[in-house]
Amino acid sequence: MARKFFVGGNWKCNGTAEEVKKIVTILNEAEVPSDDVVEVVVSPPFVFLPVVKNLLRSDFHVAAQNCWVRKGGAFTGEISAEMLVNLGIPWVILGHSERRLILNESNEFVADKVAYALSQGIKVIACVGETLEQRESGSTMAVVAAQTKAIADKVSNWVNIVLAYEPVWAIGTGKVATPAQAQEVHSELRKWLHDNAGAEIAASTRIIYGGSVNGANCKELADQPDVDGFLVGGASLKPEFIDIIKSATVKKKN
Ligand SMILES: O=C[C@H](O)COP(=O)(O)O
Repeated sequence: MARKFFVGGNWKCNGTAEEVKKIVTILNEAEVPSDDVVEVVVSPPFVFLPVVKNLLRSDFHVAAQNCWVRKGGAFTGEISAEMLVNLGIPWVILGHSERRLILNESNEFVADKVAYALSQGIKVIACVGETLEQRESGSTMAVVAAQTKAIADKVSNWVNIVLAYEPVWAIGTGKVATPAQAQEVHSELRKWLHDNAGAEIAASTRIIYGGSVNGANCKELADQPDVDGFLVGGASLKPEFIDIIKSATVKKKN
């Protein structure tokens, strides 16, 4: 099954109402490959989701950056999956390393969130990735496999999941993984899915790369057979995000 190239823009905790509108204008005016070739999803902070959803071109979609682990209620400060559904937000990013590491979200908690969001009909960009210390100690695959296993233990249907491999040492550091490093982990993750979730899930699940992707390095990364797109942080706030979207055509040629 062909895996459609996927480019996500994670705006993280950035932007004013004015800046957000400017970014949307740039996106709306950009000439990019059609949505048959690339799926584009941008993820503004919660407070800007409605305005971005309303102003954004119809071939691009929006994602929340998080949601609560189960049905809403007395959970001050949280946003429920039901609220996202109510606003027509189709995607959510879950398990980003900034939430795992700064807010202590465990593998199990992330997996519960993934399962709950999916149960409400929201598609999930599920993030996994190792720290520098873990990479240097040779435990990269053990770490990402454990993060993926926690999800696989709770979810059997992967149709609405995009798996984002984001090495923590590459996020916001300018130290992008080499194409070979990204390909190595992506292909091992696909093998893990094959052996533990089934051949069909392994063949059809998109595994995207995140960590210092920019307009200059995206094509070489996109050329790797198991890199099915990107989750972009800093560069998704800049016009070069358009070049990253266009790197989908590298894949199309293969
Ligand atoms: O979700 C996106 C990743 O954290 C990558 O961020 P970055 O492109 O700024 O390194």
